[in-house]
Amino acid sequence: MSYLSLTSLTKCYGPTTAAEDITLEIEKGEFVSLLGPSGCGKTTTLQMIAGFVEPTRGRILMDGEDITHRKPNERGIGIVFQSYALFPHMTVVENVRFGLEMRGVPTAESRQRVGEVLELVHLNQLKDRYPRELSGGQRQRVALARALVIQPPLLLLDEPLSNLDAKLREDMQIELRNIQQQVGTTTLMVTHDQSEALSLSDRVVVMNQGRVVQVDEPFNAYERPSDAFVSSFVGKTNLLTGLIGKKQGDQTAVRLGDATLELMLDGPRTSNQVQISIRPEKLELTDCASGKLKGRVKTRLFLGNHWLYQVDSSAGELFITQPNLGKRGVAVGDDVGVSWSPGAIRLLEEKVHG
Ligand SMILES: Nc1ncnc2c1ncn2[C@@H]1O[C@H](COP(=O)(O)OP(=O)(O)OP(=O)(O)O)[C@@H](O)[C@H]1O
Repeated sequence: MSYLSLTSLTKCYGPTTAAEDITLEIEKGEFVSLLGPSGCGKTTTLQMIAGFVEPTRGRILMDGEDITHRKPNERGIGIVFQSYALFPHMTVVENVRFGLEMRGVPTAESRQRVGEVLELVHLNQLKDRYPRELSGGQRQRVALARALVIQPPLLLLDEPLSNLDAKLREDMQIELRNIQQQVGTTTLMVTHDQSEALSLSDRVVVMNQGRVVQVDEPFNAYERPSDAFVSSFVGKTNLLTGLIGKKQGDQTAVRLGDATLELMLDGPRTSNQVQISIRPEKLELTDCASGKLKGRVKTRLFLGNHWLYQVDSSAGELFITQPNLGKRGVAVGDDVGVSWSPGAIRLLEEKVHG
């Protein structure tokens, strides 16, 4: 049996359905992220699990026990909020110790556990400082230590890294993943940052408009998105429209700008159009003669480790990334060809083979 089990969890605020029919199984020790745009119901779902929001319908089981209507403090869940919510008048060590004092943990044990967790988050040197004397990343680690010290069976993280600058955020992502793996706490994180969800999680739960649209390992969510929404929310993509032509054997000709693709379409189609997703890094710039599509470079941005091109092509506007191999490559206004390998094409909603 899974460790955390959500069944048809729903929250309505009057006419607004904030979260609808959320059904999800999380295994012990797993790191799962709820990923979706602002307002899609991530926080509401987390708050129902934490016990701060009463579900309209549905059930929450933790380790086989029904906790749907239990008070937050009776669930024993560790929570780290976006705002950290540290006590400003307490030092680092006092902030971390507080939860153990509330639970009546004996002094000697409390001292040992606080020492261990401060070491885990590399804060031993700063243990006598006040929150105002710490950087954002250090405060974030205090909040994490404070949640971990109670040895929660479940850790809920609500946008825990969103207040940090890009570099610190990346460092903290690596640290958070290491700590979670070391401690093995079952963790559910809310984020709207797709790269954060992909890099940290064992599985991502992609949400849109209150509903779960895909639950998958990060690699699958990126490589095999279930629909156009997931395709463009999890990573960047080019969404193009192909026109279905003649079928010959297993293959169907699909017209994409001035290119013709031979694709295997599953089942009958209701329209003569197919939606195609191609990731920018899976497109290749070539010379005009050898490309599958013809186009002209409209914009070129240098992003350090890669170039980002915007190309007007016969199939529409394309975003293309190319690794920076130390050469300047093509320039704005150049006529180019655009190519790809067959595996780069993803037909949305209906499956493609080959
Ligand atoms: N207390 C409330 N009363 C009425 N509507 C609410 C309440 N809380 C949330 N909502 C609505 O429910 C929907 C989902 O909100 P929620 O905070 O869960 O989204 P979210 O995905 O966490 O968004 P964000 O990333 O912006 O925090 C939104 O449309 C929001 O306006």
